[in-house]
Amino acid sequence: MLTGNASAATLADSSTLVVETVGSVLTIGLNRPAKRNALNDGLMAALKDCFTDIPDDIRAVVIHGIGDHFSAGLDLSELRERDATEGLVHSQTWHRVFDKIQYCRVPVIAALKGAVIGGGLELACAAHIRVAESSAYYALPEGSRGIFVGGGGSVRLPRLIGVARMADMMLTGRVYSAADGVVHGFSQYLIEDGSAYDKALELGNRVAQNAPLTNFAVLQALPMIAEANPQTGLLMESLMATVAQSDQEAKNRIRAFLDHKTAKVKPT
Ligand SMILES: COc1cc(/C=C/C(=O)SCCNC(=O)CCNC(=O)[C@H](O)C(C)(C)COP(=O)(O)OP(=O)(O)OC[C@H]2O[C@@H](n3cnc4c(N)ncnc43)[C@H](O)[C@@H]2OP(=O)(O)O)ccc1O
Repeated sequence: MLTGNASAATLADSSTLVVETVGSVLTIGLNRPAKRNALNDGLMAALKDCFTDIPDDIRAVVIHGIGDHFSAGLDLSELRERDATEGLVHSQTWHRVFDKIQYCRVPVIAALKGAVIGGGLELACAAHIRVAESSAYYALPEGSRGIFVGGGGSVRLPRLIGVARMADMMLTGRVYSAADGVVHGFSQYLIEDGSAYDKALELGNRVAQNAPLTNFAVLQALPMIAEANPQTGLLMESLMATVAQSDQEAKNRIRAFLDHKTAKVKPT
């Protein structure tokens, strides 16, 4: 990890986010619509603060864009002023912010619309569920800007869509539609324009009703199990399953089902 003058902490600019609590869901709106929610240092510092201090009563987080777009990615006006050392520090700063999102104790849902570009796409990759309205489109124009992804995109995006597809996006500047995003495994929901925020909030309320231990297992254990060798993964799965089913919450929920006091599983 680089340190030194280049790591001088950037002050969080709280005006760049609109943070609200809706029941047990925290909603975080990227709030630079005049700049298409380009991610500058002040916004990234504010985002880090948000994910450092998730209140105890919050059970899910929704990230969305204010205006017509999710995010146009890195604020290119700040890139001009960076030398190589500052660039490394900057990239690692982004990694820490997006790691906070990926390893958040509660599920994070990204509500996508309009431009989901470059660093905006990397931000969306750090979320656990992606909801896209038809207007959403995805691109990695780093190639044409003469740069490379710096927000963990080369680690997270290939795990969702594959190395070859990401390489094609970066080399050719190919733009994928919202529908392509679902087909290729990037987003899990495709919905009509204007409804990404509402759908994400609905999902936030839904996941908030799960046993916290199940959500913990899905967020923290599942990604590790999926990347582990099969023997290690199966052992981790058994351990996690044992811990979860021993919890009183699981016992109460299973009892409620057997006593016909809870909803059955039906197609939606
Ligand atoms: C290297 O280390 C890194 C890298 C990274 C991550 C890198 C990246 O994210 S690369 C991708 C950067 N983004 C782009 O190239 C997209 C540029 N924007 C656009 O193509 C368009 O603006 C649009 C998003 C398609 C929207 O078009 P439109 O609605 O027509 O709006 P405009 O008139 O074009 O823009 C309005 C206003 O916003 C400014 N703006 C838009 N995007 C950005 C941006 N990315 N940065 C700065 N400013 C932006 C635009 O200039 C206009 O401003 P005015 O003052 O002229 O009104 C991560 C970490 C690393 O370490």
